[in-house]
Order: sequence, then structure tokens, then C-alpha cells
Amino acid sequence: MHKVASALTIAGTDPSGGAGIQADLKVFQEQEVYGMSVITSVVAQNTLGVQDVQHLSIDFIEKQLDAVLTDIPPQAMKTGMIATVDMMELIAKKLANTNIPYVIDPVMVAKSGDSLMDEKSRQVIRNTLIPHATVVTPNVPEAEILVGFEIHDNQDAEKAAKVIVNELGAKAAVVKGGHLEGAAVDVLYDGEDFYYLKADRFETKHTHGTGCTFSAAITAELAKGKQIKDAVVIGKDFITDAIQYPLELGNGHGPTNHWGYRLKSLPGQREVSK
Ligand SMILES: Nc1ncnc2c1ncn2[C@@H]1O[C@H](COP(=O)(O)OP(=O)(O)O)[C@@H](O)[C@H]1O
Ligand SMILES: Cc1ncc(COP(=O)(O)O)c(N)n1
Repeated sequence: MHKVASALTIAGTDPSGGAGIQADLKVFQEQEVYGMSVITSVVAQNTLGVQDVQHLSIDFIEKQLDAVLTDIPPQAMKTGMIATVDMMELIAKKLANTNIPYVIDPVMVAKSGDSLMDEKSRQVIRNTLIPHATVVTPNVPEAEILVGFEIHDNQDAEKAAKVIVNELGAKAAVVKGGHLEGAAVDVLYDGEDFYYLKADRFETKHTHGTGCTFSAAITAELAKGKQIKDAVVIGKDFITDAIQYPLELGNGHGPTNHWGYRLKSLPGQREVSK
């Protein structure tokens, strides 16, 4: 018998395959975790932008959640695009009955600038979902909305990660530096220590789905039983390789390369410092 850990993603779709549910499932597969998915919103989008969105009903999302949770309980889960307050409340209710690592990628806006979460939900996510999180992985604009102050450098990112943990109640937070200048530095705070995860910044327009890919890789590692810091370090390696070796697909911001991690040279190649 071949035993594998399983992971669940709850998110919106990307028919062009670079972000959302599709990206998450590819990453789970790459990281040798059995992937499952609950769809919250069906999104007509591609590398150029979002053309339209249809939200599924709360009742139907709940049926999907129950179908998975009562049959194949995952060892870890993540949420991505959760567009409305009702969806958040439903997921929070289900989470009250589970005790598995939970990664939140608080997706608010697509790379194209299109909104993926309504205004009210941007505030409500703080006290519905974040208190349940094992790791929250906001980019700079998302972290600014969560904490209510501007982030210009790594010191600000440290402050924001600390607020997300100490005040909003997550176990750990990684404030991603993709939107800042210079090297691609992400700041992890696990309630005790800060870690700087540093990678070269690559000149590329192929960054569609970077946040989804990073958080899915972290989720996969947590499902396999890794500690938070180790899971985030592997996630950073995974996303860095996925950005470094682009696939050159699409006419806009192309997808990252989910096989990139196979092309990497050595594990732990990226700089991690306290
Ligand atoms: N050009 C780049 N080169 C290398 N790493 C990058 C680049 N852009 C983003 N990253 C990394 O990709 C991950 C996702 O980052 P970010 O772009 O901040 O998030 P999001 O996709 O949610 O907007 C982070 O680990 C970040 O440091
Ligand atoms: C369904 C869905 N979820 C998330 C994103 C964000 O993608 P990115 O990681 O590029 O910010 C997206 N474009 N679509």
C-alpha cells in the first residue's frame, strides 16, 4: 500500500491553470500529497486578467466541504479566494470542528488588479478566519489592509507579521516581499522568532499565481508533518524555482513553473537568517 498525506484547498478557480484551485492541486501533486479541492467561486480569467466571476451558493460550498471532510479528512488545508463574508463564516464554522494545520493566503486582488474579495470581507477575514490560521501569507498590500498601516521595508513587514500573530491570533505569519524593491525577502514570524527568507529577484512578467503556489507548497509540507519554519523554507524554495524557470505561456502575466523545483540545484539554497 502507498501511504500519502492529503491536503485540501478551498478557493476560486483559474481555467488558465496558473492560479487558484488549479495551481494548488498541481503543487500538491508535485509535493507528493494527495490533493482535494472545494470551489468557492468560478472565475473566468487568464494571464491577462479576470473577465467574470460567479460565486457558488453557501449551501453548495457546504455540501462540497462535507463531502470531503466526512470521507477523506485532510492532514492540512488552505484557503485562497474567499470572496464574501458568508463564505468566511461558513469556513470558520467548519474549522471549529477540525484541528489540522490551516494556511490562509488572504487573496484580495489578482495580479491584473481585478478585485477578488469584496470590501467588507477584507475587514471581516481578520476576526473570522485569521484566528484559526497556522500560517497567514499576505503580500504587502494585503498585509497593509490586515494591520492598518503602510509597509515600505522589512522592518515594517516584521511589525505587520507581529500584529497578525500577537493581535489577530494567527500562529505564524509570512509577509511576502514580492511587491517591495530589491531581493525577494519574505519575513516569517512564528510567535517567537523572525526569519528572513531571501531569494534573488528575477526580472519576469510571469508571476500569475505566485501567492497561490507558495501557500500551496507550505500547506503540502505541513500535511506531511513538517514544522512551520521548515514548511515555509521549502515553500520559498518551491516558489523561487517556479519563478526562476518560467514557462513563457499566455499573453499577459504568465503562470509560474510548477516543475521548477525539480530543476533546482540544492535544497536549502536560499538564504534563511534570523
Ligand atoms: N520577481 C520575483 N523574483 C523572485 N521572487 C519573487 C518575485 N516576485 C515575487 N516573488 C516571491 O514570490 C512569492 C509571492 O510573492 P508576492 O508577489 O509578494 O505575492 P502575491 O503573489 O500574493 O502578490 C514570495 O515568496 C515573493 O518573495
Ligand atoms: C482564483 C484565484 N485565486 C487567486 C488569484 C491570485 O493570484 P496571485 O497569486 O497571482 O495573486 C487568482 N488570480 N485567482
